[in-house]
Amino acid sequence: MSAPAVTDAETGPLIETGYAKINLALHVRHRAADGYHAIETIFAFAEDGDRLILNDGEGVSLAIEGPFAAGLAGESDNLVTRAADRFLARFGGGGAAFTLEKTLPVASGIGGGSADAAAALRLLCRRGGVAVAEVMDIAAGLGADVPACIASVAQRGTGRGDELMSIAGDTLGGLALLLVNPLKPVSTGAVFKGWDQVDRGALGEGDPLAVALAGRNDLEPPALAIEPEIARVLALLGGQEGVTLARMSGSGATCFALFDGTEARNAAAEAIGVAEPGWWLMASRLR
Ligand SMILES: C[C@@](CO)(OP(=O)(O)O)[C@H](O)COP(=O)(O)OP(=O)(O)OC[C@H]1O[C@@H](n2ccc(N)nc2=O)[C@H](O)[C@@H]1O
Ligand SMILES: Nc1ncnc2c1ncn2[C@@H]1O[C@H](COP(=O)(O)OP(=O)(O)O)[C@@H](O)[C@H]1O
Repeated sequence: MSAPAVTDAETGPLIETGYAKINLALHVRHRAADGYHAIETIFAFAEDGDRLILNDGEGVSLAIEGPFAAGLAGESDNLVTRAADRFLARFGGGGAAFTLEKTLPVASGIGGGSADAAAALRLLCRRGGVAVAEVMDIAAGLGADVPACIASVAQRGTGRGDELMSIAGDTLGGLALLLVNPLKPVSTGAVFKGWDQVDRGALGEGDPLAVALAGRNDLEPPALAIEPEIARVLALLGGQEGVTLARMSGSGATCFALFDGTEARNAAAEAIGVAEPGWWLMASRLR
């Protein structure tokens, strides 16, 4: 009998993608005494994002490369190293030398830092033979979005966004997606603070795309008050042919559109790229 097939996951280089997170809908229900907000959201993920590589090393180190590396250069603290410190303190396993290729804009509502932290935990779990279920509490301690980023598949989030439910019969996978950011960083805490504390109602139930279409992003008005250029992004995206849904993601400023096919998506990317050459665009598909 031949040996069992060895999978890529067992032999491949220790590389993971920090998949861009998209909130297809985000309802804010109330502000808790601790200042955090109870939300209801449909998380979805792009097929693309940051790239994180893990090598063995002394202690924990991080080299940052890529188009948005400069945005993080001055910071002594990074979610990748914070995730690694907590993982290694609990499970041991020697040093970790990470290289992060930062392709997602920073502080942009698509969870780049959260996705990187989750990618770091997945890498360390793979290297150490630890089940990802064992690091979900570490993930939640790093940020409200990090638990959803561990699996990086469509999920419903409640509580701070860290109480997760899988979506049965997910119809989102493969949908053509365009992300657009005017390259204006927006602080998540400031946007939540600007919410008017009016509960506009729960997310619906059922097919996630239908629920998203019937839903809202309650953080759009406070984000627009902080960064008015988001209105132009939404108008340009929403005016493209073949758009089924155009909305802001998370606390902004990145907005997304879903399209009825890749041709319409590519045409929109081309048109927006010409109209606004200074904006960041990412054409992808939902995972
Ligand atoms: C808004 C969302 C939607 O997915 O995404 P982003 O815009 O960050 O991508 C998330 O709720 C953000 O999650 P994350 O970015 O991990 O938040 P954290 O680091 O935990 O919190 C940053 C700050 O946001 C506020 N915050 C966050 C989550 C929440 N449910 N209520 C809040 O009020 C708090 O002021 C907190 O200090
Ligand atoms: N690996 C990382 N990538 C991006 N931001 C990080 C990272 N590590 C720490 N941060 C910090 O987290 C903040 C929020 O970043 P990010 O996760 O990109 O925001 P958002 O969730 O709104 O997209 C940044 O302003 C930065 O200071």
